[in-house]
Amino acid sequence: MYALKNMRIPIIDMGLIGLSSDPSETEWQRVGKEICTALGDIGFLYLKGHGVNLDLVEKAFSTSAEFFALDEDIKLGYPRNPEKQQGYVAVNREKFNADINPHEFREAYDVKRMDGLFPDEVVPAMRPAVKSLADSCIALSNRILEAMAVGLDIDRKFFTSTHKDICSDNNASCLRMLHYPPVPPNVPEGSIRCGTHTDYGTITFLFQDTMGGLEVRDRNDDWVPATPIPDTILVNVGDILQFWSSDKLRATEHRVLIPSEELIAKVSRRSIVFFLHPDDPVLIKPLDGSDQYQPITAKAHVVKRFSETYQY
Ligand SMILES: O=C(O)CCC(=O)C(=O)O
Ligand SMILES: [Fe+2]
Repeated sequence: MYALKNMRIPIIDMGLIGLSSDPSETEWQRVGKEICTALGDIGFLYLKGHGVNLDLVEKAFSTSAEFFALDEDIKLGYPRNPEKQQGYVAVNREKFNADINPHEFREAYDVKRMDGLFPDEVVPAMRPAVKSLADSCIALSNRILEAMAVGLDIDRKFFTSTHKDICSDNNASCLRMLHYPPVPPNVPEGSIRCGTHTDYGTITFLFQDTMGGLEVRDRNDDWVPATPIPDTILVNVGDILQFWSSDKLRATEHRVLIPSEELIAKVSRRSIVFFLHPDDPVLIKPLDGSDQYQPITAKAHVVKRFSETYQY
């Protein structure tokens, strides 16, 4: 037997779907099918021609760097409120595999509502920068949701009509700024930057800096590096879309390792993640009518997953 080759994460160009207000049906079909093929295969893809202005991404990254550079006690003045899903999460508060990963070296700032808690007193530029980026992510979400419905051959408004209240109290979508600090000397055994997990929602957009370290588990159980590619957004499937599609689209496991080279490990890594979720009351059940998954509301699913990972 010879080893199966690692699967690759494909690059998909959104073409007119990313840019034009009125793409042709042929273009919707092409993009919809390409997206669904990739998301049904390795569950991840790099999106090109996505229409998100990279200046907005840069600005959000620079305000996140400003915030995470503050003293810990200042950051702790903006704690994440679990009900509101907004605020600062210190290193080691959220663990994906607490039993096997005693330490996960990352801190985060979650934003669900643009008029919610922000560190305005210390980083006033953060709220406007995050709002502009989130607006763009919402516009892109609507395009991708429609393209996926076309690709799956279902009612083309099904997904957009179940994601109407993104970034409100009625929907768990969230923009998360992440900082993986330089790894301290004498790192305890089993430490990791971010443990193996699947995302909880519909789809996720990931903007990463140039450090690398993210890995994705392919169908052969090999870990494939999701190396940053300039000007692209990494997109992946969350649990809810896997339920909805009866596993046609796959919520692939991923993790972020501490680099083995000491020099790189001593440098910060940053990413910004936009988690797209359906509106809270939406009942998620397999769209093909099968009984592969028990129906559950979007809200109940998220509450369950959060309770497994937060160390409150
Ligand atoms: O920082 C990254 O590259 C990935 C983070 C991630 O997978 C997550 O927060 O769900
Ligand atoms: Fe993730």
